[in-house]
Order: sequence, then C-alpha cells, then structure tokens
Amino acid sequence: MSAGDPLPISIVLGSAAAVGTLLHQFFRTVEADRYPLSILGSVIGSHWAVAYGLQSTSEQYASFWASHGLAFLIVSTAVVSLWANILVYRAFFHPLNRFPGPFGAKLTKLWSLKQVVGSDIKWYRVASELHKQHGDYVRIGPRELSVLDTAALIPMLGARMEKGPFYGAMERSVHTNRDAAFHKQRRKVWDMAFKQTLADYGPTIEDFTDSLLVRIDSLVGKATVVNDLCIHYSYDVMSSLAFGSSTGFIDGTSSDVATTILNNIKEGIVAVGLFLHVPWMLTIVETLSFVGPMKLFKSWSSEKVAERRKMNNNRPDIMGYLLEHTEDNRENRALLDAESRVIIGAGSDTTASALATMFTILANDPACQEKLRQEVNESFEDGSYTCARPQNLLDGVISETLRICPPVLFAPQRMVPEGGIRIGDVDLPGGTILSFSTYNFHHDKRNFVEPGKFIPERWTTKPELILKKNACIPFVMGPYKCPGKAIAMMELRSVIAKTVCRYDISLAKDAKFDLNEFFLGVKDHFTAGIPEQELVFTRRKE
Ligand code: HEM
Repeated sequence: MSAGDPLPISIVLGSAAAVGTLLHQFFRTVEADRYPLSILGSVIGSHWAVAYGLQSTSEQYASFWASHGLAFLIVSTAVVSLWANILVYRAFFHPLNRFPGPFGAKLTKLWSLKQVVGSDIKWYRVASELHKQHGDYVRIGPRELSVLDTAALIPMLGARMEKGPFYGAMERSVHTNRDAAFHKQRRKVWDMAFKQTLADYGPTIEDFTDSLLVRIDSLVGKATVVNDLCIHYSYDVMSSLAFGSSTGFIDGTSSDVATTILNNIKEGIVAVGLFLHVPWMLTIVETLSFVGPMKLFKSWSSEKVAERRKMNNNRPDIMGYLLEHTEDNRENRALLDAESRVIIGAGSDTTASALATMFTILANDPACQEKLRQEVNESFEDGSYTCARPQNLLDGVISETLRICPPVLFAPQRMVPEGGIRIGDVDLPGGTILSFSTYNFHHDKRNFVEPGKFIPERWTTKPELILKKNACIPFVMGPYKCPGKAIAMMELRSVIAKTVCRYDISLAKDAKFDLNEFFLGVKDHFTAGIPEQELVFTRRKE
C-alpha cells in the first residue's frame, strides 16, 4: 500500500467499531435518554462530516454516492458496535444484574412499552404479575427497579431522592423538573398559593357542585355517562383555580376551542400512557408539540394566563398567587404557562376519576348509599356540613375509593443518590431508578385485609382491616406529594354529599355489571382511565 492509498476497508470498519466501544464508556457516564434529538443530530452530523472528509481526501470517494455509501457504513458500524457494547453490559455486567426480572427488561425499556401495549395500557397489572413472580424488587429496565416493599416507601419518597427521567422529559414546571433545588423553592410558592386559596375556596366549590346538580336534574331518569359529568365538573373547578374563570363545561357554555381541547386531551392521554415508559420518546413528542393537538392547548392556556394577569379578581385562586409571587420575565412567563397546564392536568383527571369510580361503586351498593345519606343529611340538618370538614363514613368512602382505585396509577420514579442506599438488607446502587405502583401497594394482602373488597368501614369502625396504614398513598408522600389534596377532598365531599342526598344513584335497568370487571378495565394513562359507565340518577322526595 503506498502513501495516499485509502486504508483497507477492514481497518476502517474495525476503527469505527473501536469508536463505538469508546463511546459506550462515555455514554455510561451520562443519561443519554435526556438528549434523543441531540444524539440523532450527532449521528446525522457525523455521517455528513465523514462523507465530506472522504470526498475531500480521496479520489476514490470523490463522488457523492461513493463517499456517502462508505460514510453510512462507517457510522452504522460505530452505532452497531456502541449498541452491542451497551446490550452486553446491560445483560451481564450491570450492577442491577443481581436483581431478578425478565431478560428483555434488562436490555431495554422498549420491553416495558411492549408489555404496556400488550396489556391494553395497564402497566400496574403487568407490574403486579412481575412482583408475584420475582418478589419485591424486580428489574424492569436497564437501570430501573420496580419496588413493592413497604419498608422502602419512606426512603424512596424522601428528600434524598430526586425525580427520575420521566419528569425531565416535558416542559419545566413545579411537577415536571428534576432539579431538587428549583423544586424546593418553587414548591414553597405553590404551598403558599394553596394555603391562601383554601380558606376561601369552599364556597366556590359548592357553587360548582350546585351547577352540577342543575345539570343532573336535566338528566334525571336517563342513562347518563357519569364520566362526562365528572370530567366537566373537575375541569371547570380547575379552570377557575388556574385562570380565575370557569370553562363552562357543566352549564354548557364552553367555547368550541375548549371542547376541542378537552377531546384532544382525552385522546392524547393514551399516548402519554404509552410513552411515559420511554421518556426519550416523550421528549420528542414534547419537542414537536409546537405542531399538532398540544399546540392548541398550549396557546389557549397561555392566552388564559395572560387574561388572568390583567384580571382584577377578588376571589383568590392559585394562578393569582403564583403570578403575584413569581418575578415577571420571559423564562417565568413560560413557567407560569406550563404551570397553568399542570393545574388542569394534575387536578382534573384525578378528581374526575375518583368521582366516576365512587359513583359507580355507590350505584352498586344501595346500602352504603343509604348509610351515607343518613350521615350527610344529619350534617345538613344540624348545620355542621361544610366540604372542608371531614365526616366519618363520607371520608371512609372517599379513602376506600382512593385505595381500591388510585386516580394516579403512574409509577412515580425516583433516583437513588450517588453512593447508593440500603433498605433493610437490600443494597441499591447510586443512579438506580426506583419506581412503584401505588395500586399494587394498595392491593397487597400484607397491607390490607381482603384488599380487593370495597370496605369503607376500614377507615371508621374496622381499623383491624388495615395492616399497614402508610401503604395507602393515593397522594404519595414526601417533598413531591400532592399539594392539591385538601382541594380534591373538598370537591369529592361536596359532590358525593350533595348528590346522595338529592338522588338515588343506580345502574341502568337490566344493565349487566360486574364491579371486578369494571376494575379490570381501568387503564393507566398516568391518571386512571376509568371505563365509561352509564348510571341513572333518580330524584328523591325532599
Ligand atoms: C383525587 C385527586 C388527586 C389525587 C389522587 C392526586 C394525586 C397526586 C399524586 C399521586 C401526585 C404525585 C405524582 C408524581 O409523583 O408524579 C400528585 C402531584 C401533584 N398534584 Fe395531585 N392529586 C389529586 C388532585 C390534585 C388537585 C385538585 C390539584 C390542584 C391543582 C393537584 C395538583 C398536583 C400538583 C401540582 C402535583 C405536583 C407536585 C410536585 O411535584 O411537587 N392534584 N397528585
């Protein structure tokens, strides 16, 4: 071979494979799934750079097709070598190898995606089977474990743990970010916003409930899809918290844009249910959200925040407080826009799913409805009722509903800090993602007696049916727990108390219904996708 001759192809491709091996050492030190588009850009950029280099240094590769053909071969070899190294490392040398789990899950999170598709978007059921087979710690991804050990809950949800990759895949907000310092500072503002709003929000919630009753009055005696009523109610309450004004779904005055957005969200949530297992895909969806259905929601909510900024609102709402306590600059305006969507996203589907479940359970259990009615009627008669005040059976029914069908089915992800942690006799290496399914803690026989049965008395007269109270975590716990719990409880108490007093709630005549089947139909789109259920409201005599 003389000087100027191109190198033999075997040496060129061997070098590309070596580059792939070296790249693996680099990728082990970074969370590559945070940067899917940059990585794609680098691969394409490398291809063009290699092709340009070949074209300008070798006559043999002077033509476009010759240089691009070889460049493609070189870059593909490096990529294949990188992936081969990654897969061998994940399968045989990764520190999580001592944990049991399906082989495919060791290699790639696409395994979880496949299970989610195969289970009709019910990851919590997949996880339940995995735990039955493999125990309390199961490897469900190259660097992820699913946990079903109650002893792990407090450390896992404590301040030492940061949020996992899912939370970094979307626009920055108090909920979706992975920066613990930012979250701590932002969460203080949110907690104050709820504190200030709470005292005055009861009457607003009651007003919305009264409008809901007017709507139900118009449907009396007809089979009605209860899910629609619940989502309309909770969206209206949340819009008023987020934008200082209702969207008008309950009384039928909503705009066409708002209705389109609600429909888009209902459809789009299925995609979230799929992609939340593969956060880099969510990053791509988020990056492309300047087109498609999300664009409409984003521009609509940003306009609403701008209107709220100009509004002189006497009634405190969350956004009013956030606007007042967030410095006005470009970055923070984007933050507030995103947080208006968090209020809608976090507060609507959750409450709606709890309400729809509760209505369905009550329709199946007239005896429970009657007992509840007696308790609530007394509180109306003696004037002690407010939606802010807990009641015995009413709160028992709510707690049991949130236990048996938690409105957030998503398995929150937390990262083990550098240096690792030890839980009992289990050592968890630093950088491990821990995720858990609230549903499975709530349905574990070690935590609740007859966990599949709806028994509201667990929370009142039969505490012996609760074996581990801290395993019931519908609002999770720790620094990232739900700040909206008190408002959600007010909504749930108000709607259930007022509807059971005014109506008999039942299944449509001759409807075939099985509560277990109903629960088997619940999907996991981050929030629980409750199967559509028709119920009949019959007005009771005053
Ligand atoms: C029954 C109703 C509700 C349930 C069961 C519920 C449950 C939860 C859960 C489990 C989380 C943690 C999610 C995660 O770790 O990713 C959460 C977070 C959150 N929830 Fe709720 N929620 C409810 C209602 C509400 C309401 C009415 C609001 C009001 C706006 C709200 C606002 C939020 C926010 C802002 C977060 C993020 C907190 C943070 O990351 O610091 N939620 N909720």
